[in-house]
Amino acid sequence: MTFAQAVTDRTRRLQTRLCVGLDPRLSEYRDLDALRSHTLDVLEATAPFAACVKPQLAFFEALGLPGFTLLEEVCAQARTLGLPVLLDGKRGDIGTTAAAYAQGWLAGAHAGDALTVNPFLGFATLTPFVEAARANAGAVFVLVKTSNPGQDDLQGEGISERVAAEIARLNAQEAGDGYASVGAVVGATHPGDLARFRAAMPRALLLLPGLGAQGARAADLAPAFHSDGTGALASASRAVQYAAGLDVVAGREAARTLRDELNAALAQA
Ligand SMILES: O=C(O)c1cc(=O)[nH]c(=O)n1[C@@H]1O[C@H](COP(=O)(O)O)[C@@H](O)[C@H]1O
Repeated sequence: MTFAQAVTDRTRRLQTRLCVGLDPRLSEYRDLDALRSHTLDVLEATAPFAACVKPQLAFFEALGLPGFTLLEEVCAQARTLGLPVLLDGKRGDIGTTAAAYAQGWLAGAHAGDALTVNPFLGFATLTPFVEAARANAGAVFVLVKTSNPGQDDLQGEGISERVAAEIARLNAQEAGDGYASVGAVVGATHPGDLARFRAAMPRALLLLPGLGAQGARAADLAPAFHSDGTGALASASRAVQYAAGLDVVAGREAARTLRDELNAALAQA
């Protein structure tokens, strides 16, 4: 089963469109052991409400070697829980370097099932990532319009639309008419743009980060979905992992609430 099929299957079976982000910040914990056990506990507690999990590589890399060990544990536990893993690395580089990133994060020992990638070095630099995703039944999520307020500096004036058109072109190369291996990142903080990007990339899963801590609301996200209620993953990290300090039960309830709010938004659409 491909990444896109696996998350869509969870969306249908478990009625969830939530992507749980794991951004474990060392400053929140007394030590590395506490970070490790809390991160794994949050993953386990929120899994029933999640379509996938999205570890942010920066926080694992910041821990050095123990961070890589923990990332491996997170990926292994997610697999045990049946949760597809979307690594948030926003990688992008020229030819051979891009190929090394693709090998590392989509095929190697620490690989996830999917990876976020940065297209701003040129569309040709996406090729190794897309090939690795296709070869491993994985996916890439290409930055189209990021959630941050300053994205317009370099993503405005038609640039996001050009990236979206490239994603649609890449997905059209794949057989069938279901979700293909190239997804798109569109900030949940831009609800007015969601319908347009949904239409521009019919076979792309959309990753919508920014729920909660960045101010985006589940109620505004229905236009990102196809009429059958599939096609997008709304993502929250701090709002789940640190919902009430380090209270894992509160994190689980935050995930449940976000799942329910997303479902309610679709029911009303
Ligand atoms: O690719 C991402 O996930 C991403 C893209 C984007 O446009 N904005 C964005 O915030 N993210 C990531 O999503 C997470 C957001 O965290 P919270 O704001 O705590 O939910 C961080 O790991 C960000 O790096």
